[in-house]
Amino acid sequence: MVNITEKIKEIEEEMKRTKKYHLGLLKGKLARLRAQLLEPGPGAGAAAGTGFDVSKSGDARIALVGFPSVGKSTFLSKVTKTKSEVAAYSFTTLTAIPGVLEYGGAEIQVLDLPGIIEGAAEGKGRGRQVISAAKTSDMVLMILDATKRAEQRALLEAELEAVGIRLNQDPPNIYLKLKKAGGMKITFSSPPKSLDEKMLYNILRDYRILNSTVDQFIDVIMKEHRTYIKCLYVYNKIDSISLEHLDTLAHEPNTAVMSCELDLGIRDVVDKCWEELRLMRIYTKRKGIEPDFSEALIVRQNSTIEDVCDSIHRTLKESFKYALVWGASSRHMPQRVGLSHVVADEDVVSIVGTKSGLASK
Ligand SMILES: Nc1nc2c(ncn2[C@@H]2O[C@H](COP(=O)(O)OP(=O)(O)OP(=O)(O)O)[C@@H](O)[C@H]2O)c(=O)[nH]1
Ligand SMILES: [K+]
Ligand SMILES: [Mg+2]
Repeated sequence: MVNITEKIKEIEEEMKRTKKYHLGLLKGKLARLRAQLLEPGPGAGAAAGTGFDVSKSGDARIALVGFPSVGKSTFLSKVTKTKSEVAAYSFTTLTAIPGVLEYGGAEIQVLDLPGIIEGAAEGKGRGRQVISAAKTSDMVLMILDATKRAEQRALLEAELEAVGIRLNQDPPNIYLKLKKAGGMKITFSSPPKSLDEKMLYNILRDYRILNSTVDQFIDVIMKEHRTYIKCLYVYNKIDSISLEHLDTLAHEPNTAVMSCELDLGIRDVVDKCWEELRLMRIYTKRKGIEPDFSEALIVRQNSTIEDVCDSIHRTLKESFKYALVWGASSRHMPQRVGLSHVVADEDVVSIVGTKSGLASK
């Protein structure tokens, strides 16, 4: 591990002295080494690269990430029944503390985490563990202290970026596969008509010259090591800043503001999380009976009837014949659909199976 950190330092030093073209190659090397930092090395034990030992539960997971004493534990205690220790000193929280946020019939796991410090990505503090935990979540709530300097946001982003977390970005739609015999195979998830191999080669060669696109090029190659996560930036402690400053912060992109102490803005933060998670509520219905709107099945965005079946029962789709759907995703009321039909929020679904008694749950 120490070795990797030293190598990274060397490369960073070298980068300061280097011209544009060579910089691209160094960045590639650096990206590879940083990725290794998250892997537990020989004899490093589980603590080195893995997250905290908290199993996922509920319909989605949100990680609270931030510098020490910004109010992460205070927030957890506000939105869940879990009490995580709160104190005025840094590193009060030393491990991951899960809580359950109930919202719209869904149960969302909220992970309170230790504060991270600059250099977390290189293993300072519990940085790597915290970042690994963030990687396993569906969304990062980046808690910031409204009274602290503006750079905190960029510093924290840089720590996450350094280990391959991409916040609020779409994954590149290009796939590169290095061939054993040399060269590479390039595929697009939606192939552009006007692009042939030669042109691609020219573009890639061209892009290497530009700095910003070198980063993207490396992202493509390193795709397996990249994690694309949604992030909501939340400024806490707005009770201690001026209205002008509050106004500036509130206008930053993907941002919410709150005061846990005065109980201000917390509901808004939770509403925004729900919107960002894009979970869908599906109501099931048995033949001849009104749908049960008191209990929703929670599925993820772009889920299909197959996913709905799976969340009702593991073996339900084996006897699946068709489904009837009422709601935003159906063309008629009801529409008869197959397993691949994509459902929409608040659809009513009736599953019809080959055996009797299998209609929905
Ligand atoms: N003024 C003000 N203080 C707050 C607010 N929310 C939390 N605090 C205080 O900030 C301090 C740190 O709160 P914690 O919840 O322990 O912060 P944390 O981010 O969990 O800290 P670590 O676990 O040490 O990383 C405590 O003294 C809280 O009372 C707020 O909205 N306004
Ligand atoms: K604290
Ligand atoms: Mg804490």
